[in-house]
Amino acid sequence: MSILASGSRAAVVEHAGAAVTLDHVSKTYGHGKTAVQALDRVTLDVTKGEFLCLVGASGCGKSTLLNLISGLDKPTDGSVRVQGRAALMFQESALFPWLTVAANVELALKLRGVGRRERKQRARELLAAVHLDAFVGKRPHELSGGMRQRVAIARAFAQDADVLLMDEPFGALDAMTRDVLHGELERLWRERGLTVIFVTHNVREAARLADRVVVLSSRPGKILTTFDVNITRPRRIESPEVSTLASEITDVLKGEVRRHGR
Ligand SMILES: Nc1ncnc2c1ncn2[C@@H]1O[C@H](COP(=O)(O)OP(=O)(O)OP(=O)(O)O)[C@@H](O)[C@H]1O
Repeated sequence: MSILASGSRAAVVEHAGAAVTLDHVSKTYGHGKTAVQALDRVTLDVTKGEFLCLVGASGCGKSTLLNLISGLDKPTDGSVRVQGRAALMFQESALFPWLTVAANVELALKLRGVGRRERKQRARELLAAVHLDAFVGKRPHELSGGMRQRVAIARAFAQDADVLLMDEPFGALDAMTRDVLHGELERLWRERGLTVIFVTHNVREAARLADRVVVLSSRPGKILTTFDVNITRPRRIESPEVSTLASEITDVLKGEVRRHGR
């Protein structure tokens, strides 16, 4: 299945092996004098199975881009093509507080039409994959922030996603928990052959996780530069290679912030 969201520009260029194809994608919010151009002609192919990180200064259009890829919003111009199903995951886990951990995951399965017995079993398998087998009967407020994000990951997988869109999913977590979740996400990504598009402000996190880092410029958001990351996995966030790449990305971002006088 492919999802297509398009603006007034009709042409769609589809590339073999691309999980996501963005073709001259522009997005403007509002009209007239108060219009904000969030994205300007962004063209990008994300390969199936790729782990891509998007970084950029605040307000450069990262969340807008994820919303367009998820189909939550439509581009003003250009086209967005997604091969398969995309699931979006936010900084806050956005779980239903009155449902148990298992029921939160089962709900995603129910929405896909999975039968009662199968969804109970499947939810338990997914929660076991994120090491929450012992917490299936708890409610979200009984869990730590890191555990809630694990439930959110399991729920995203319950949507049978081919493309996982993550909007600063670990931004609110402490460094230690984030480090553990980096390892878990990396494992799940590899095991399931997922495509991940991961937005972060944290350049070290991007260098730790990505096959490719895309840096967006601000006002309007455009692709400024990309870094292919050839650091051998598994990686450590504090390794010299990750640190060196993080510094290079920071230099590009600082140049961009200076250009905007912020
Ligand atoms: N619904 C909206 N209506 C009007 N303007 C919007 C809307 N959503 C985003 N914008 C504007 O579009 C631009 C891009 O916003 P977006 O949230 O995509 O950036 P971002 O890079 O994700 O920011 P941050 O890193 O701070 O989360 C910003 O100038 C923002 O104010």
